Amino acid sequence: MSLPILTSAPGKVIIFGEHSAVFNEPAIAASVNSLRTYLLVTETEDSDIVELDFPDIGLDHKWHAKELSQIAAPSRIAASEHSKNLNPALNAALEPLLKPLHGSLQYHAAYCFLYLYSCLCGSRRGVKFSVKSSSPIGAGLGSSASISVCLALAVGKFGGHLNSEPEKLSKQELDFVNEWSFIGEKCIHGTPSGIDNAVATYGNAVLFQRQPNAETKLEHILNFPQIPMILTNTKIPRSTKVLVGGVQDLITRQPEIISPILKAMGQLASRGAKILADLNESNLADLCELVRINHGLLTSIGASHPGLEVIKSLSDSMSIGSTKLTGAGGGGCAFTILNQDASLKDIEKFKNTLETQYNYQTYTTGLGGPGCVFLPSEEIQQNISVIEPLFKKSANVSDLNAALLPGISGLKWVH
Ligand SMILES: Nc1ncnc2c1ncn2[C@@H]1O[C@H](COP(=O)(O)OP(=O)(O)O)[C@@H](O)[C@H]1O
Ligand SMILES: C[C@@](O)(CCOP(=O)(O)O)CC(=O)O
Ligand SMILES: [Mg+2]
Repeated sequence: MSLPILTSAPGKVIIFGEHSAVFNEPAIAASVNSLRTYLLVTETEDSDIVELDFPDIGLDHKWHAKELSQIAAPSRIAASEHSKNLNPALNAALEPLLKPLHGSLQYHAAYCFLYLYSCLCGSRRGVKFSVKSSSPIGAGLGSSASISVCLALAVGKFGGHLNSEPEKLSKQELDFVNEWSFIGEKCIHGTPSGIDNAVATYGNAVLFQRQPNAETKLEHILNFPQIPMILTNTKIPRSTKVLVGGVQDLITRQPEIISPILKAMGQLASRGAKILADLNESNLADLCELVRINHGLLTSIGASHPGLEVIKSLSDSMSIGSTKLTGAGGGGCAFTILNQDASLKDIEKFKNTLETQYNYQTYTTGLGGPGCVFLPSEEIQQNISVIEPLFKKSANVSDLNAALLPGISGLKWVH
């Protein structure tokens, strides 16, 4: 496909089943349309380079054709043949290119990019990838999956793998994006379950279960109910890779204790799916009960943080609703499902306390909505003077969403 290319994918909230999803238990996640990542791919003046400009994490890096030519063609082919696992030969070939970024937050984003680019774009040069996100990064809202999905869709198109219908992404194309973004997630956090990239690819909400043979069972929930909730970001930084690794260590040390806890989390997701299929005034309290139990189990496996417990104890002491961390935990976000009788005054007081006393950020956001999308080249070219400045470091998040948000911005995104 010709340049420029613009792609976008949403963040997500895991309602039930984070961590246990990695161990083949069912889990439920819904996309969040207003928290999206956007990727713009443009031609560079220097036809010899590949450039990354990821200002959200302070990454601006160029690789020259000479360095990139060290990635041997055979490893490219092997990797694309085995798109379910990272290829050791390709990893070894990428290592020298990633060396300058070792030990930094930027390493995993660059690794994800280089891996997908090497597998799917062959030897194309003279191109710049710019990424901006309206979602907080490393906060449990799936920014790693949304950048992986944006990259898989863009390099899939640029590499000529996704050429069919211009007016719609086909089921096969979405499956391709899901498969390759899972590989991108592996580069960023080692052993993902695949739930985040699935919901960022297909949108809406999913009931997801990884199978022992690494296949996945995916049920799309098209009419996800609007759950009355407040999402709170503690802004406490953490890494999914570290937290998932911590749970793995705990299982190794205490298998008889931790395995049943993970199983119970899977049961919560299955029960939760039944309630969500017909959420109404009479079963909202049952959903809240499951939320409280899931948070307690996540705390027992070390996924909470004192900063998350602040949100839980405030919601408990104000009797306003039920709180659960979402995503990998250890900081990042929690959501609070509001009780039926929570008054507007109390809801405001709850948000205000978290924002002013703790410097947290609260969101009142709808769940569900489109998955990955792209903008046709002609549409980008017509709007390039508006689009390009949005990818600068100084551009602010509200301008990004106002100009680009699918369904709001007026741009003709292809779903
Ligand atoms: N907008 C972005 N720009 C650059 N890298 C990003 C962006 N969003 C996510 N990432 C990558 O994803 C990582 C965060 O992923 P993770 O720890 O899984 O947290 P989460 O997915 O909850 O946001 C970052 O360290 C970075 O490598
Ligand atoms: C902990 C986990 O269940 C969710 C991680 O989500 P996030 O990266 O914190 O947004 C891991 C996974 O399912 O891949
Ligand atoms: Mg992540």
